[in-house]
Amino acid sequence: MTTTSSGPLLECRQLGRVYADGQHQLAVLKDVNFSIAAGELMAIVGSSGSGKSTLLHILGGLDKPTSGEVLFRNEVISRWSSNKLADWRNRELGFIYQFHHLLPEFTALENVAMPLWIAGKQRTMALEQAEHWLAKVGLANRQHHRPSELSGGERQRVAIARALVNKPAMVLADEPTGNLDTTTANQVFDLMLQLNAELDTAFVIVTHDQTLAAKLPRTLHLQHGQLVTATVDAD
Ligand SMILES: Nc1ncnc2c1ncn2[C@@H]1O[C@H](COP(=O)(O)OP(=O)(O)OP(=O)(O)O)[C@@H](O)[C@H]1O
Repeated sequence: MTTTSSGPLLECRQLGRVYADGQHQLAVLKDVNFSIAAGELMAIVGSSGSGKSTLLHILGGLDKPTSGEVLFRNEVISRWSSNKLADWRNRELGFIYQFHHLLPEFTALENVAMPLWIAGKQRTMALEQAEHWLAKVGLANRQHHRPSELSGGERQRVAIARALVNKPAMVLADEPTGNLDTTTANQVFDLMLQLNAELDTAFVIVTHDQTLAAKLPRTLHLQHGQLVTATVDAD
């Protein structure tokens, strides 16, 4: 899906998130400012508790900032209703989690087709598209296996195919390789890099692994809820 308006795909302006717990207030994100361009690939790194997941949830409209705003194609999403946000997420976003969140009673093919069925696509057409995406992630020969019959790396590949089947503008991945051994984590990361190069889909990948993050052209570092550096490596 291409950007119809000029400017960044997504923009965070003076983003803040405070959790209130009785008399205590915990400022988890403080004055976070950055943009994501269409098709961009970036990592968000930071130590445990630095606010990475909170930021990703806000980018995906799953949580609202307590100050500042998030704009998607110049529209302030933090003001949208939950119905509008849900519709936007289905059309424009894909999610990948540390634990695959695949439905255990469905095959890999059906899991990938699920977002299309939910969007009202005809069954055969949805299965054809799911087959295409499973082939793209290297699982053409595992279509009819259930998640329990797949390896951890294969399950994450299915999760990647499921995140992409709706051709989203942006994929948000929260520790997608956090549950995998180093070799498999590298393979899954490389797959996301390859898909990003092929597609017009931005990838925002939260990881605690600096070595994996270093493979990406841009890394945002969160420290105690603040962005400390934003690097862009020149080619
Ligand atoms: N619903 C909540 N209520 C109160 N505090 C919360 C809530 N969710 C998160 N926090 C706190 O916000 C801080 C940031 O949490 P977050 O999950 O965003 O960090 P993170 O960088 O993703 O950590 P990790 O790498 O361990 O997953 C933590 O101190 C956490 O305890």
